[in-house]
Amino acid sequence: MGATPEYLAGHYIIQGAASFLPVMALDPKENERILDMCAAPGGKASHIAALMKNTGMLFANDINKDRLKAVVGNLHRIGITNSIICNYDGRQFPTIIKGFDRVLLDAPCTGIGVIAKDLSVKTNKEEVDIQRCCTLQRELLLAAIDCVNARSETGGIVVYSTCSILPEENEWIIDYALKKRNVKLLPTGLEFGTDGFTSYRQHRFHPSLKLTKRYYPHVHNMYGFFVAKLKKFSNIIPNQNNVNEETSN
Ligand SMILES: C[S@@+](CC[C@H](N)C(=O)[O-])C[C@H]1O[C@@H](n2cnc3c(N)ncnc32)[C@H](O)[C@@H]1O
Repeated sequence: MGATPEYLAGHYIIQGAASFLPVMALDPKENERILDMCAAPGGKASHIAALMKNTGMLFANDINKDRLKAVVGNLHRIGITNSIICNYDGRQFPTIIKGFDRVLLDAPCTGIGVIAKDLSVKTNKEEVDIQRCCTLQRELLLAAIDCVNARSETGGIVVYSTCSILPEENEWIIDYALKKRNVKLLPTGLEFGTDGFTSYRQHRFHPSLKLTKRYYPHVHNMYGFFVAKLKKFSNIIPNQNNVNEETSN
């Protein structure tokens, strides 16, 4: 499938079914400015560019230069001309460029949802690896939100996704962002999936976490996945004494 003339001519790209979901939730529009903050190897970035019909501008970013080679290859192969590929730590992105209509954060995660593909995930993760992932996810999500323009005429949207089913990497991260930034959850627009958790063990999350979606291999016949769609409603960053923030985006 990855060596047919049609593949090499850029007529298609191969992706797991779950990988379509975050981009469907993102709902990219033509002529928008969109950031894919963790884009390598570029499956979702190419889907976004296709839905934008090669108009507007897509920034496909990743911290890993080696993995970015696959993004370059994929975007060239399928004839994407509206994209800029960049190599930053996503956490620094708001200091480089912001004001995006939409941001996709397909976050680095433990990969607990893809054990079927990679059995080593089951045995090579320690508690500290999970904690490290969660800290990075929290920081990346705040940066993703800071990159979006709340006053975008068409968007103001951040989609957060992981291929993990751990609440620590999903509902906890979103609940944290709801407290730290001026964002609210929107329905994902995805017609199937299980509702996100509003509580987990002794923890209680914001009731709107119900609007997020979970996917399970044994229920939905795809990799374990999580998708949340956030709408930013103000460019002011709470508890920052920056009175000009509202006008600076
Ligand atoms: C789940 S993968 C992304 C998959 C990609 N969205 C796709 O559909 O092909 C997560 C990516 O996050 C990148 N990453 C990890 N830490 C990062 C950071 N601080 N800033 C930007 N990218 C980061 C990793 O290099 C990895 O490529």
